[in-house]
Amino acid sequence: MGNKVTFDYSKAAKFISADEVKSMERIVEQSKEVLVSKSGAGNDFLGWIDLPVAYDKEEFARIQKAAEKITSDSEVLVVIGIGGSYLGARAAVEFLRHSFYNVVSKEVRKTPEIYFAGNSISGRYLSDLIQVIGDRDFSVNVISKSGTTTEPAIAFRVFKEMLEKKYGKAEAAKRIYATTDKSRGALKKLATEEGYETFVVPDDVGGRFSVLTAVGLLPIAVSGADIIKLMEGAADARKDALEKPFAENGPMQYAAVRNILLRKGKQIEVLANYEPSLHYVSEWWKQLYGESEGKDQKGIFPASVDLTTDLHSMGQFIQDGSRNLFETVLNVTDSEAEIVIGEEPVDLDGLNYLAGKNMDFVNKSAMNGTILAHTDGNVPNLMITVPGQDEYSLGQLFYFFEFACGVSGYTLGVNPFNQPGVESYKKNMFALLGKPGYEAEREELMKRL
Ligand SMILES: O=P(O)(O)OC[C@H]1O[C@](O)(CO)[C@@H](O)[C@@H]1O
Repeated sequence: MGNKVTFDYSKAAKFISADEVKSMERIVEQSKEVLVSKSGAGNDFLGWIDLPVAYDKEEFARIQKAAEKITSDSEVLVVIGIGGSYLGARAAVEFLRHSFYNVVSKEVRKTPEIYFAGNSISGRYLSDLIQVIGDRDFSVNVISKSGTTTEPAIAFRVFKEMLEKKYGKAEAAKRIYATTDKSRGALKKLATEEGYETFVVPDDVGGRFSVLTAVGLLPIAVSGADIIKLMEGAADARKDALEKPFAENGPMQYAAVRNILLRKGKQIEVLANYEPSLHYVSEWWKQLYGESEGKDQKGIFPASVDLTTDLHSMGQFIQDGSRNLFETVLNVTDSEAEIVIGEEPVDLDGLNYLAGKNMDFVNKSAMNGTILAHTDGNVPNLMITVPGQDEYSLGQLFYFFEFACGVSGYTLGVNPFNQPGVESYKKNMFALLGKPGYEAEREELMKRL
């Protein structure tokens, strides 16, 4: 135990019988078998299962070197990507590093500022970012498995032009790092022509499962986080997920319990955290589960709240609204930074009863009180305990969720490794933008607008 990520569904006991768990255990064991024997739908996208132990060591060393170079020659790194080519890195940097990473002094941070771009089509956002960079030295890590995704492609055009104007074409090429398919796609072609250093998104790893490839690792390494420890955490979680029996297997139990709850009409899972630094872990998790399970008119809708913040906005609904949800709490046990509440001579705010207590005690009391209140309000509560705010814990958590997602998706009866639904908006957008080849669709859509 100690430094391991664990799962506990004891607080949901009144919603789930032991018989149900027993019966679902068999089903998830079958799903696990389908997953690890690579005999199910989407089985050409299972490279993530062995990544923590079978990653490309030569590339890993190149990632570390590139991170050192970026740190030595750039004040800013712009990371361009969307979805799985963005969320894992942002989740890790925000969880592992300073809460005010980009604005804390360079002496504290020691590494370049990191900004994420290409995750929207907002011109305002890009022009504000250009202003923030100013005339400072910067580098770009452009990440796109397909190499053709519109949002990052537009942002890359902008920053490539900016780099080339500032440094000239040859020097700019040394500041562009492209993470993409090993041989195909527009970005790979451009990188080869222009001589950018490239990193690979393996063929058999889908975007939302790619955080432990160069996709996540390069920006995470630039932030100064220890990517070796991150991989160690993932490797240990992999061993446990593959080898531990159901009674000791967190991701298997999580996959089982969420499928039991879904079958009882709990169609929404709310991932709740009590640390603002987990916000983007939840965003990463939402893509992982949303794209993997939301298909064939099925699935659990993954939602998230940051607590206690959202108890003052969404708390009413969770406590008392439609009873179609369950909650999974991410509980970080070990909080490093301690702020002790002081005593006031006059107790105007009535807080003197907390004098001498640290904020983590207050936060954990809020968490425990909320779990019981929500349970009383008929929201089944599950808990994933994260032992520390460190790389080893996060590596485990990433793998825990990925493994559970594969098992859960097969249990639901879908292909967890495709995402056919995301093409529909793209088709319409291309038609409305007048992309060649979409003329007929454009005419139809224009009539409907
Ligand atoms: O890395 P790419 O190919 O740019 O894709 C980014 C994201 O876009 C999607 O393909 C959806 O359009 C996601 O699955 C993926 O994570």
